[in-house]
Amino acid sequence: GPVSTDDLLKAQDNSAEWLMYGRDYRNWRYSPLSELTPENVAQLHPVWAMSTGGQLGGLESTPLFRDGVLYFSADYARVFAVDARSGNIVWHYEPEYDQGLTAVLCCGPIHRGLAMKDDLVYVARLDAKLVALHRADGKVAWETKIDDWSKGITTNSAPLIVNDHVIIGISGGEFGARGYLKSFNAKTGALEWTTYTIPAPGEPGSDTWPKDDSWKTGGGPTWLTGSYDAATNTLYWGIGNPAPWSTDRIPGDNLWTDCMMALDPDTGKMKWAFQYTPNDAWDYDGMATPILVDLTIDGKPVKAAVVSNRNGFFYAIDRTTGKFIYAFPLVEGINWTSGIDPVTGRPKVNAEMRPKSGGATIQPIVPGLEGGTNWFPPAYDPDLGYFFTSVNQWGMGLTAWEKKKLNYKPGDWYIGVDYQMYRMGDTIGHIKAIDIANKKVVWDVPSSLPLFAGMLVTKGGVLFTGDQRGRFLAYDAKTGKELWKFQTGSGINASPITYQLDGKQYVAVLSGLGGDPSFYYSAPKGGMLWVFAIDGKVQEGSAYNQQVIEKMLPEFKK
Ligand SMILES: O=C(O)c1cc(C(=O)O)c2c(n1)C(=O)C(=O)c1cc(C(=O)O)[nH]c1-2
Ligand SMILES: [Ca+2]
Repeated sequence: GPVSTDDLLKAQDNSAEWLMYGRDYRNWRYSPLSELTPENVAQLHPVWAMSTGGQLGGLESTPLFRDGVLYFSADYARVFAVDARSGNIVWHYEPEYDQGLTAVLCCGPIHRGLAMKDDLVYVARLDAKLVALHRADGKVAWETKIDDWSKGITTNSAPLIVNDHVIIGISGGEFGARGYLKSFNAKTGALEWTTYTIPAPGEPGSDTWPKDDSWKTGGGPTWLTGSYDAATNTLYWGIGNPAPWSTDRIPGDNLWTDCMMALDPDTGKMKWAFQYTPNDAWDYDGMATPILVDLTIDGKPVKAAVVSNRNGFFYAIDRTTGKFIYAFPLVEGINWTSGIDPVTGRPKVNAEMRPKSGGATIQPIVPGLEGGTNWFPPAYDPDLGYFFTSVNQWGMGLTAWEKKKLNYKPGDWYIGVDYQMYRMGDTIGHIKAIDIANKKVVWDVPSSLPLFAGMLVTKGGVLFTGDQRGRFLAYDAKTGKELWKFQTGSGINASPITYQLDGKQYVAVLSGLGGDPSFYYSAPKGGMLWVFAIDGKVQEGSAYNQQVIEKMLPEFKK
């Protein structure tokens, strides 16, 4: 039936379904299902699979599940609704784009997911259009322009729905966009509010920018989905890097770039922000989705928002005040800072690691611009108190251009540096389990290639994720012991979900190399949805149902 506000507020208790990007407003990606356990998960086998076809542009999405139907976005923001009993496509939405769009996508034609409310499914297309589709048949209910993509402002994340607000952020930090969040009315598509992340002169934080026009092209994109705490009616959103990257051109802290921001979802008004990386010269976007957890740290109960940051550190922030609680490094050899002030959370920057415009190449800088962690969603297990994320151990070289070489032009790259990522040894990826209350990593599983897949953890005690070799993996959440793996055929850069249908627990994941990992090595591309269960009936259904074979050969008539 229709997805109500109450359904979304109680998504964490709906063990059978998956109604929003991070499963619930806290973005835990923790399922209360417990049929699958460390004892039986090795019996998982595929029950059906389908190809998303098209141009294989890379899949980064988290599927949604409601009323027996899986809804997910593939590359190019193509949307599929698939009957989970048969594997048959119910409907399919294929956006058409103007020529030239791909030149303004920093990281390929990837897409991260959808939102649902009432009888509609929402998708932010890559060309900065927000579209509401009827859940029953995929027909367009309304469509509205978020921005002009030719200026380098694009959208690829899942919207967040709070009451009747469809809240969406933008990409464009590498194109000199001035970042913002917008809220549209869920029923009509009317614009409700816009909140810019870079203050105009006179607004709070504007004194952290030079007294020129640089704020207009200052970055601060909002390219991942946020979180929401209904108890205080507060939205939490991660804000990306300043533009250009050669920030000796824009001296000052460049608020509110690289921040966790708290806002009122009804008005868009900012409540507070906490900045991770002032005057960031390393593309350390602070866009990570805040994960909302209530626990006891140092003997004190806290309502925290935690993130694993691009800049290499894990942070806990008091989500009622925006005050720093703690940070500790998740990668080794961090050298852009000599440490984080234990009271204020402000990093002490190593000046020699900051490239100078027209100056020498600085290398290796750790972590490299891909982070520490990047966009891939973590998971939180409330029984163990563990936060699970992938972390990548790599470095980079940066050469900042001479000042006169870089001029802002709408739709052109506006970073002002040349960069090179480096492998610092034989191992790049690590899956880490972090005991948040005790501020420590409790287990760490290395992987030779970088890891860019999301996490799913279940009440049954199983952690699911994927790797760039195409393996879908299950671990014991408590110990990190590998329990099961399955080769999906292409790199996994998406996030698994689990759901229950007719009393049985299923696990689903999209497979298809894309996003930034596809720039660094050449594993085969793909585009598949895989669905697994134990003792599950293998379904015959697939994309090859009547609806998609209607362009068959004409029948010969005598
Ligand atoms: O500043 C931005 O607006 C922006 C956007 C995106 C994006 O839209 O995916 C990425 C990045 N930055 C980025 O810095 C980055 O490392 C990155 C990796 C990926 C990916 O999909 O693998 N996207 C992005
Ligand atoms: Ca960026």
